[in-house]
Amino acid sequence: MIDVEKLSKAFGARTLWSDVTFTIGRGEMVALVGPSGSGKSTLLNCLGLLDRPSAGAIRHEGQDLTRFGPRETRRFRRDVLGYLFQNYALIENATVADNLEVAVKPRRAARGTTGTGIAEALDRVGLAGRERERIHHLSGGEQQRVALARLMVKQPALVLADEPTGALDRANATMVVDVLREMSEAGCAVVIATHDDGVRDRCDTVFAVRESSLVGVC
Ligand SMILES: Nc1ncnc2c1ncn2[C@@H]1O[C@H](COP(=O)(O)OP(=O)(O)OP(=O)(O)O)[C@@H](O)[C@H]1O
Repeated sequence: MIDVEKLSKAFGARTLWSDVTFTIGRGEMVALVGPSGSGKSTLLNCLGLLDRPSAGAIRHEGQDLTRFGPRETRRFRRDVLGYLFQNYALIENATVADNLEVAVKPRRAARGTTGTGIAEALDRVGLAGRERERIHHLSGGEQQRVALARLMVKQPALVLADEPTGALDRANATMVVDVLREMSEAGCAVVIATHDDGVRDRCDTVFAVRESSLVGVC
């Protein structure tokens, strides 16, 4: 699904990680672990075309994502990627339903994938019947769950999640990981940056960002 080859990232004179090589398969759930500041979010940002690596390649279906121009980047984000990031990336002034509708279009564009219906996705994340509420009236944890429902509707091939359980109580954290697990079992590749051992233990593969490199833990 994704082949990362000799990827390096430096900010000025500081190298975060270098010569990082790994593969993420379809249906695989991967945890990225490591100390605060080691560069987990930066690696996710590179995979999600939100930041550029300093060297190396990220290949998807034979194409090197690091060479994408603006149009290919937009298309890849629309058709392949799903983000579950700390700022949720929801449209603040729109309703819950509007935010989920936005995800239905790309799903239709990416033929062959079947996402969950809006009502069903909201029910799954404990927000049944909240379609007409505006995002800015929801709590942080509720917004996080709308972002998760949006992923279920979109059913992207690759999900990138940055500390997806950080702002949640244990019951909701378990629900989030259950949903990500279900998505991976449906064929989606899921990459999660996390400090949460409960999340790490539910992943198929664990990579640790350690002393400027990425080490397979199990
Ligand atoms: N645009 C930038 N310019 C300079 N330094 C940056 C930039 N973005 C991130 N960094 C630095 O890179 C380092 C790694 O940041 P990153 O957020 O990737 O770490 P992390 O492992 O995800 O940390 P945490 O677990 O605390 O979220 C940090 O020291 C950060 O300050």
